[in-house]
Amino acid sequence: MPANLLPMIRKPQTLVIKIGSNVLTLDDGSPDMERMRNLVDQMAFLLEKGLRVVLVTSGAVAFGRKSQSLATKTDAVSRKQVWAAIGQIALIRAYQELFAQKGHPIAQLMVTKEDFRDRTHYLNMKNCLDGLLKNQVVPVINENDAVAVTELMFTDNDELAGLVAAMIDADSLILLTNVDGIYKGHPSDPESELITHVGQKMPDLSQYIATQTSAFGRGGMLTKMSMAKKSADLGIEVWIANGKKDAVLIDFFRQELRCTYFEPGKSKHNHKKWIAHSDTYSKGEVVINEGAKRALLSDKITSLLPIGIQSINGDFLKGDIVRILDSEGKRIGLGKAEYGAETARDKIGLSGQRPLIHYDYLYISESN
Ligand SMILES: Nc1ncnc2c1ncn2[C@@H]1O[C@H](COP(=O)(O)OP(=O)(O)O)[C@@H](O)[C@H]1O
Ligand SMILES: N[C@@H](CCC(=O)OP(=O)(O)O)C(=O)O
Repeated sequence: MPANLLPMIRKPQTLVIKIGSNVLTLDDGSPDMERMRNLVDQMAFLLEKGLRVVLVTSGAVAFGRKSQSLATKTDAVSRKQVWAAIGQIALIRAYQELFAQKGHPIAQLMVTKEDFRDRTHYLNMKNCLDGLLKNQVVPVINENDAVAVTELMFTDNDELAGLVAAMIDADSLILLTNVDGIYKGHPSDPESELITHVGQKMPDLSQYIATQTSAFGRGGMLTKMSMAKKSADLGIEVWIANGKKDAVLIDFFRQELRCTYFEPGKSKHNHKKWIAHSDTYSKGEVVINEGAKRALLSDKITSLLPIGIQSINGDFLKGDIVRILDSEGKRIGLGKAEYGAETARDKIGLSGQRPLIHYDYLYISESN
């Protein structure tokens, strides 16, 4: 395939679009209302074409910073909280007004990592999103920066967008930033080549990526890339594209967009999508023996039985996510425990026992 041509879109029906702060701001950091209007008009175009759109948007801190100067003594954490709390109102009001002008209602969801932690929260959030989409309301999601501090924080909104895309089983995830995609080299270097297609057997691209973020970005291109790869592995098509281009979403729809496209892998079960994103919430560790490792890594459908368990580290309860390690301590996967650590310890090495992790709740990935 020629480098600048994208593969056919498999009729995406549900789209998660993430807009980075710097897309919505001018060089001096002030809100770029023209850009915002342009993006809303393009999203309205997609909605009118029958696509279901979920918007994950940054910008609260940038909008707040412009409207309120703070006492010099305000520490960095409070600054972010205060600006985000102020700026979110302006951000959502602007979206509401612009979408209303196009005849589309919106709803606001503000979340923290904690909301992805347990299955009940997760399903409640999913239920709300499904309800909004069924009623042709556009969900507009941002991290709840006022309460999301330190361990409650997502790496950035790219991570949040990936989690949302997996949650609602989206067909496509579009990460809009201020460059056309991932370049082999720094994007400001005219010699740098844009990577247009990332296949499933992707070479390591991190060597090309400079660690700095754009003026108002948080995570940088490296986290964007790893989130894109993870989402593609879960069967979601991902596009990293330039939100500052006037027709970016229209070109996407017409399959004429020049950007970085991540080819999706085979789609996996929804439970597995949740588990795949749960590493940071895992509670304990299950160390398995060589026989169990061979079985789990084979193509056969296998649950993890107590006979394959060597030891249990830490504590967990029924329903918690546990890490699965081989005997050398290498992580080979994650799974949802069918019973707690105490019961599991009693069953170590025994045959004829209920699986500790059922296949449907098992996600095998040797990475990390
Ligand atoms: N190899 C690369 N290709 C593309 N962008 C890169 C690369 N290395 C570093 N970057 C930087 O990553 C930035 C985008 O990441 P980030 O600042 O997190 O954006 P956003 O706020 O949109 O999430 C770009 O503005 C660019 O300067
Ligand atoms: N939640 C924050 C944005 C955090 C963030 O990830 O920003 P970005 O890297 O620009 O997507 C805000 O609304 O300002």
